[in-house]
Parts: sequence; C-alpha cells; structure tokens
Amino acid sequence: MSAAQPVVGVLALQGDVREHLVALAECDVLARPVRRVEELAQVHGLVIPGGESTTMSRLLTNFELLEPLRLRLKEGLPAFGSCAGMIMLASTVLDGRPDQHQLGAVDMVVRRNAFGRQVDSFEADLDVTGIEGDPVRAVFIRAPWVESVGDEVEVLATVPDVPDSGAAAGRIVAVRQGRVLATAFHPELTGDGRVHRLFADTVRAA
Ligand SMILES: NC(=O)CC[C@H](N)C(=O)O
Repeated sequence: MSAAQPVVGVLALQGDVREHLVALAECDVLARPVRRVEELAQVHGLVIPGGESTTMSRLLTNFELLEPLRLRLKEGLPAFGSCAGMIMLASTVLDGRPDQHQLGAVDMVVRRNAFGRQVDSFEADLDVTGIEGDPVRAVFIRAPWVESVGDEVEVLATVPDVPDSGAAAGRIVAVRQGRVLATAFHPELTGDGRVHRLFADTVRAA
C-alpha cells in the first residue's frame, strides 16, 4: 500500500459488490464499500455494481445518497457502472419503472432487459476500445443495451453477434463519457481485470 493509492468505492446498497471489491483490489487502489454519505465523500472514484436497478434506485433514495452522488458526478467524480450500474448512470432509461431514478452521468438512452427472454444470459467476445490484447469475454445477465448516445459519448464496444438473436448484433454495450465508463456486461465476474484497470487508470489520471 502506498500513500499515492486512490480510494475507489463500490456502491454497496445492492448487487455484486464483493466481486467488484475483489477486482479492484488487483488494481493498485484502495477499494472500499460505500453506503453512507460520509463514505462517498472520501472516494476518488466509484463503481456502481450489477444487480437490480429499480432496487438500487430505491435504496439510493432511502440512504439519502441520490442527490449527493448526482452532485459528485456533476463535479467530475470518475465512475464505472456494470449492467444495473450502467442503467443507473444513464440519462434516460427505457422499460424502467416509472419511479426509477437516473444519475444522468452519461448522455445515453439505455433499454433495460433489452436482450429478451431467450437470451437473458449469454457470453460474447468483444473488442473493447482502450483494452489491448485478446477480446474481452463479456457476461450478459438480463443486460441492458444502449439505444443511442449523445455527441460527448464514445462507444467502446458493440455486440458482434448473439446466437438466436440477430437483432442484437451491433448494439452498443460499452461507453465512456469523460471520466465515466459503463458496460452492459459484468467484467467483475470473469477474473479478467482489464476493464477495472482501465477504470483505475481513469481515477489516477483525474
Ligand atoms: N445483471 C444486472 O445487473 C441486471 C440488471 C437488471 N436487469 C436491471 O434492470 O437492473
């Protein structure tokens, strides 16, 4: 541990928090769960895990974290959201619950549960901009996709082809806007630390 290590939080209200903490521990950062406003104030970056975005939204309100988190994001807090975390970071969500809140950190329209029943869960090898070497094995679990992005948003990955669902090919599944990264898949579940390292580098550079 060195004094220069940034603190990266994982929003720990719901979802696969532990898997993200484990992945971040390999990235030369101090990884910590975040449940309270005081904890949010201490992080240099924040991961929003996969899980269930409607529940996460409700808990953000209950824990009085919604507005403080929106504010920190507006001020430039680096963030990475996977799956439900991507949904939370979006400016607009389709097929969400009417009372579902967004953080609005990425100018994009995201559709929840977009890949449909037959392919609720699948894996694919993706080329991800900014990640060298082999393609990234991407695990999709009742995943969203990105329907459209604003001018400020860089598309990092699209679906090459999904068995039984030709309609999914070409869909956007990884994006970046400034210091905010989002993936429709779960890099925290595969043991491939490259997406987390990309995020840790973003936090270090901020
Ligand atoms: N694996 C996931 O995070 C699933 C996301 C979930 N379908 C939602 O709407 O929030």
